[in-house]
Amino acid sequence: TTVSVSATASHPIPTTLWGQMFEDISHVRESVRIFFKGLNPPRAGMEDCTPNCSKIALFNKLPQHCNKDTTAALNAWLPIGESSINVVADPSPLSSALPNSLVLVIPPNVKRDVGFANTGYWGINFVKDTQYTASLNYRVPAFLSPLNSPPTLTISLLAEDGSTLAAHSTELALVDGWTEVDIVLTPDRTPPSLANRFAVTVSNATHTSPAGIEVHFALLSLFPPTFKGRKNGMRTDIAQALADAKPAFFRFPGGNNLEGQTTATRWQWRNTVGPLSQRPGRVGDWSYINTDGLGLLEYLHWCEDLDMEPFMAVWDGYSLGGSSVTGDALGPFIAEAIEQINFVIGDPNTSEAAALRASLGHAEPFKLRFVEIGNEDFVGQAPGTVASRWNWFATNLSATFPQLHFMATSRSSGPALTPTPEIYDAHNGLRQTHSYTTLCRLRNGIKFFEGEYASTSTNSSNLYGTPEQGRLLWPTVAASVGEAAFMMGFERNADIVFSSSYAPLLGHVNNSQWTPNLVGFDAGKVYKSTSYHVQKVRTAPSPPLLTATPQLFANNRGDEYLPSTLPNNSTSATLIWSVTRWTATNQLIIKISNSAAASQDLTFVLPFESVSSVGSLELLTGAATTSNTPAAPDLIAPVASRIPVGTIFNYTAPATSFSIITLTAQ
Ligand SMILES: [NH3+][C@H]1C[C@H](O)[C@@H](O)[C@@H]1CO
Repeated sequence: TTVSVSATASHPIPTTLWGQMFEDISHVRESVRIFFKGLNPPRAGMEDCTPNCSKIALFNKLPQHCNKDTTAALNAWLPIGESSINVVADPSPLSSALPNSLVLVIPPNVKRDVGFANTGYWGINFVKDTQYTASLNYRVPAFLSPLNSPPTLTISLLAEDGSTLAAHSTELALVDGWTEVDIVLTPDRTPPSLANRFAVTVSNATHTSPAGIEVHFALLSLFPPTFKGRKNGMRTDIAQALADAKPAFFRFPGGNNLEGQTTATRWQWRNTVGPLSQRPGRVGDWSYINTDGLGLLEYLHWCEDLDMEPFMAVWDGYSLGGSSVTGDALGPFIAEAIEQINFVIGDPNTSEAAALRASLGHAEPFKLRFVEIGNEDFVGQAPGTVASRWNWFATNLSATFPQLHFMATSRSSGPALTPTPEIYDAHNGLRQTHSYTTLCRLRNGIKFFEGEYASTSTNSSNLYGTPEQGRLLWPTVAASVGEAAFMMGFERNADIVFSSSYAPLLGHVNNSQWTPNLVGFDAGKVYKSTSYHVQKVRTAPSPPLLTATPQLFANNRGDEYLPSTLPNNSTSATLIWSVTRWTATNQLIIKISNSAAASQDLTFVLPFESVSSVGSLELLTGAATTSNTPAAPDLIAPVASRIPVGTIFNYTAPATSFSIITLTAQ
């Protein structure tokens, strides 16, 4: 195959082309931080917890919406010693947002320590000399008989064998009302496994009260060091892995998890900001409950810390259960969206929501240009009401914020929307073979955010089935090579495709509601998939040096597209390429995706006076069905090398491979 490259660029490659989308799916929002929270009221009519709820009880928080006295409410919480623990609606709760608490009952004449422990999100990773920040609130109801001497409260980190890694003791304040304890615990050694525990025990609480003595606990949390030391921040290893991919934007809070199953359970920004004790949490859309401990301000801090532009979504009247709010009834929700946007960019002197932002430490507005209206307004009953809902939201929000760009989430092919959207968020499920086709988009003035795509299945007629039907549990080399081809379609169409992100970004490998995911993790490690390696982007316009840790796509974005011989564009295409250029350094970046089971030869013809004789090659290849998994996390990684190049040069693309060749040409 001969590829002739033009020296004249057809269009720029937007800086926003490669980014990340995030939503609370597969327990990512909580277990990316170690955090659990007090209990929340068993809301009337709230069905008992699903089995996943027991997973929620893991460390993150006792089920906020699980009915008390159910076993699910206590899963992952274990009594220690001769004690009993229960979840109760507290008569004197920590806050109206967290009216439940965990009650420890200390029986009379107890001889040994009593208490409880939590086993975290399928384990807890403790490392010697690392500082863990523990916090909890307790109260000893005043009606209790006076104890002969104040008991001792001990908070400790325990290894699997029960031995103590770190502990802190304090006198139990026998006052009516809540006492907060905030301490730092530093393990004196690294335990052999992840099966560790966070424990709270009470000692020398001997008494003779036949009914036992109660101690109530709420809003318990334990944080490892966080990325950039942010309070209530992100786990450093996960955040670093995401940062290394140099995303230009960050879409949040969803995805389906924005929508709620009903209007009442939609994501509501105001419930996700302020003190953790004021965040009631909600029934999320991925079969478990969200604490919203990671809320709107934490998202915006995350954007600042990783230098990403927020792509923020507002709820737009449709819920996944199929209900729509339309017409005048949308008024309160449009007001809610306006306040949400004002929380991000408003003037504290004129907007209460902006003043709230300032009171939380960020007087200056955040950077925001793009706001998405809803999510996937093409599923279920949404198409039936999207025209009305879009009209209400787009008309009111663009009148209030004329400087913002609003994205529609229905199909650009219909229903017709007014005002005409300038941007559509297109979602693409790809089958492993199908994703080799290049992306084509109509040019009718619309810009596209390719907001969710991934090769999800080997089965061309069933993209979202079970693993038995072809669904991928982990990205495979073939899937990632296919995605690379699809992404080159974004580059070729980058005059109208201005941003794109793989979905889902993260998934907890012990309990995920969706596969494959770009990055997997468990309590101790981060697992970078083959698709993650394809996604990584170097945005710096510096010449892509031969890096020790080779980077692929986004680190080789280039800032303009050079047309070249068009690849075959059928679904059977197996060889796809693209050429971009860094104008500042006259560096060409040639990307090649070969999905065939055999290598394929290419000849590149470059119309330049002088071309470097040696180029750098970053190559991702391997057996088509191999994946990086927890069992073999680094099986596949890009390999950097140097190859001969010139004004005309040959390159053999290995079977099932994605290659990036960088050279200088002028
Ligand atoms: N089906 C996908 C579509 C939706 O927007 C996401 O929440 C889902 C997982 O990535």
